[in-house]
Amino acid sequence: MASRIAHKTRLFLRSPRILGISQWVPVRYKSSSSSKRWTAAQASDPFVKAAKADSYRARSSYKLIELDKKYDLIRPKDEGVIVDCGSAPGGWCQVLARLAQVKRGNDSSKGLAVAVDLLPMLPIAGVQFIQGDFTDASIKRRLSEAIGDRRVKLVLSDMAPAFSGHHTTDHARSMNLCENVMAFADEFLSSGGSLVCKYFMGGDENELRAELRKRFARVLSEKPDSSRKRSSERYFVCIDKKPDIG
Ligand SMILES: C[S@@+](CC[C@H](N)C(=O)[O-])C[C@H]1O[C@@H](n2cnc3c(N)ncnc32)[C@H](O)[C@@H]1O
Repeated sequence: MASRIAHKTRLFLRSPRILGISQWVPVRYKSSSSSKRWTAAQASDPFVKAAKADSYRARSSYKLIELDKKYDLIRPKDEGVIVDCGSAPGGWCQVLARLAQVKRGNDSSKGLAVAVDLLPMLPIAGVQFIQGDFTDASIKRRLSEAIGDRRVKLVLSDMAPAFSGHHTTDHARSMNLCENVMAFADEFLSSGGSLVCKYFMGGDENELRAELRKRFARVLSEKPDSSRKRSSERYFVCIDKKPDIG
């Protein structure tokens, strides 16, 4: 049943409110495991096309749009500052800025987010960008300074390690990034806040999930429709940080 569905053309609906279009637009795409078909599918990837049409810097924008639709991560009221780890080229920051505008009003971009990446990122209104290694103590200090005395109600991590092609190594690197994000959330995320953290499956995520469950009222694993089917990436969506953590 599942494979029959996977080989059929599937339908994805884009939200007009968020994407700024006048009606629900059906986008057709094919998923297939064969590399030849994959190349063809990639060439006509609807999320790549949509990103171009919607002026997003990355197709990954749609992952955050999907997660926000399901979990209402960006709240209508001004909820302090958002931290975006692994932000380049800026697709998620663009979504944050657009969602803040839609949900909070026109002047809401000021002081919206602090973002960090190893790579440079072109400016986005309301986003303070720090270039460097998130796991580095000096970068954490700079993040702390940028946050100041504001409350952090949402930490996002779309960080992906430099892939070696060796599955066990890549999984371990991904887990290391996640542990750093969890430690950061322990220290900086306000109680009641949320964390979204990308990980690559490989076995150790069950231990990570157990650790996250000690810290958050709800921990869910998500694979957005816009995440490539053949990728082992998943997102832990952690809701409502418990008050006695950090
Ligand atoms: C999938 S991309 C993020 C895409 C981004 N969410 C967007 O929508 O534009 C993953 C990013 O994680 C960054 N990254 C990986 N390890 C990092 C680290 N230790 N510190 C900071 N950034 C890191 C990479 O440089 C890369 O830009």
